Amino acid sequence: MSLKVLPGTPSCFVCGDKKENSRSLELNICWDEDDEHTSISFVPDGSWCGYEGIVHGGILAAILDDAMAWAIKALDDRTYVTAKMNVTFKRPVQLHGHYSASGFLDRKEERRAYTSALIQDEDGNTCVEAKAVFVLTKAI
Ligand SMILES: CCCCCCCCCC(=O)SCCNC(=O)CCNC(=O)[C@H](O)C(C)(C)COP(=O)(O)OP(=O)(O)OC[C@H]1O[C@@H](n2cnc3c(N)ncnc32)[C@H](O)[C@@H]1OP(=O)(O)O
Repeated sequence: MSLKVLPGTPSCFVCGDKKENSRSLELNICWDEDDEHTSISFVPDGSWCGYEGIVHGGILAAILDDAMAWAIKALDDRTYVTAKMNVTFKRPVQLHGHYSASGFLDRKEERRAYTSALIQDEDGNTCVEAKAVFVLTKAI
């Protein structure tokens, strides 16, 4: 497995830099060059929770959104935005656990990029799954 750390976007809530965005989670986005998917490792702290001890679903959706956006970006440098996203929460993601998110570009049709992503715990159990459609912007 050959993992490359992608540069991140300084202003991003997920992959940014606290100097540019004080609320950024500052997660590293890695790219698996052999299997062509993103990989984001994280250990949630208390500021990520909704119910006590359980990570907020909106935070998990943001991580999955980034995992998929970067899976597109690694293969196509143009700008795609999330147009539709479906998230299934299968198991709670726990405070202080060790998790990994993976994002995949499944296919492209015209301006649309179809993607998928998941979050797994350290035993390989799938906690969250997502599917999304990104659309190539006309110009931003
Ligand atoms: C990677 C580096 C940075 C990473 C950090 C950021 C990652 C985070 C990513 C995001 O969260 S982006 C922010 C959230 N998303 C947005 O703000 C998007 C808001 N929506 C829009 O800007 C427009 O609605 C959109 C660009 C998606 C579509 O408007 P357009 O007028 O450009 O497209 P149009 O309506 O002409 O449709 C273009 C194609 O997209 C398809 N499409 C549009 N909306 C869709 C939709 N909701 N679901 C499925 N397909 C859709 C549409 O059918 C069509 O398909 P075809 O080209 O095959 O004809």
